[in-house]
Amino acid sequence: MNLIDLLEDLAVGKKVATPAYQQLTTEVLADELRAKAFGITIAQVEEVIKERSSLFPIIYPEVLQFCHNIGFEQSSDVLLTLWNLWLPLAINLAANRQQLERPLIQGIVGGQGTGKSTLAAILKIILKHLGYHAVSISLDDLYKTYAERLLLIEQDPRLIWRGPPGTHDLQLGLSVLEQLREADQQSNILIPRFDKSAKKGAGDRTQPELIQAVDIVLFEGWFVGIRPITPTAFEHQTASFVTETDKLFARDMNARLSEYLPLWQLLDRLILLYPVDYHLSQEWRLQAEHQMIAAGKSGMTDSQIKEFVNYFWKSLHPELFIKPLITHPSYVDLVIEINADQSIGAVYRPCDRLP
Ligand SMILES: Nc1ncnc2c1ncn2[C@@H]1O[C@H](COP(=O)(O)OP(=O)(O)OP(=O)(O)O)[C@@H](O)[C@H]1O
Ligand SMILES: O=C(O)[C@H](O)CO
Repeated sequence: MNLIDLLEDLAVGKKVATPAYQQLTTEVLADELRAKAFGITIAQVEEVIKERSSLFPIIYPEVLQFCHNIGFEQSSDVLLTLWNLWLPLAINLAANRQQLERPLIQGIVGGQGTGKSTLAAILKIILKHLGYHAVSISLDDLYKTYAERLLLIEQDPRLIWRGPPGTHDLQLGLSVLEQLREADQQSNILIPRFDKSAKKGAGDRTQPELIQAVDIVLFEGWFVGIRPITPTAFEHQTASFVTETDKLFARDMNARLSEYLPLWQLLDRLILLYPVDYHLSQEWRLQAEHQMIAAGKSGMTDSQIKEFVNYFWKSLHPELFIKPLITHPSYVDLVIEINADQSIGAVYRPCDRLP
């Protein structure tokens, strides 16, 4: 039986016959790296399929509705991604949370437009069904205010756009993440929020959100968990840093990354969304800005977005800062590759990809 047809049956709560169960078992084990990443072994695969199948019809309608609302039209993609990634990942996060006596801080890192905030939103929905209250916070929520960034430009005219190290309020970030990490069911925590459409797309901090209880924190951002690299690495990078000015900027941004280390120390785990080609960020980020503008908000023009994404690459280049992480087990726990059409590619732990 075709997997999509099978998942459609599961989604509407139809009883699945034994051969179909066996097919699901075989399919789940066939992708060895993904099975390992979710801790699935031959010994307990039946239990895994049973759990996933019973949750599937409960969770699918709300996830599908969310996906349709944000313009993912293909229900078959939603079925497959929910089965193969979102649901097992959420179950995994819940298991990791259970091992702690405090909220879990799960980092999600990935270049611009790789789908970090969308993934966080979908995980939140699934985790709610599993009985966990997840809260998402973006590195973007920690941006300095518009007024503070204007002052910053006076000190360092190179920080003309929001984004790179130096444009965030680190004290605010530390205070919020520490509160979240220690939170109990009675806590009241104000989460800062950032509105990208404010100030004609330059963005500004907006009303904070009051949250009460939290089990899992999804902390996402384009350089969450990224550490400084050895400065000699810039010597060999000729294509992207054409001028000496660019090289100096890259070196300075690398140095400023060390200011973020106390924040990264609060992460319990880190997921990397890794596009098959980092240039795709350009198109995806453009698409996201168009969606924001179509929703009646203001945003950046196409040429501003192009410059903006380029600027991000110049500050922390993905080939230098992100690519090495796919085989770095001590920093990243899970890699999710993103195909050019934004579908999910390989899913693996860096430790399973080591030569
Ligand atoms: N699984 C997916 N399939 C198709 N499109 C997706 C998927 N995930 C995200 N998108 C689309 O890609 C664009 C970027 O997604 P999203 O805003 O979640 O990325 P991001 O990594 O949080 O971006 P940024 O770094 O700019 O904050 C959006 O237009 C979103 O609708
Ligand atoms: O809009 C932004 O600030 C960047 O895309 C990082 O999320």
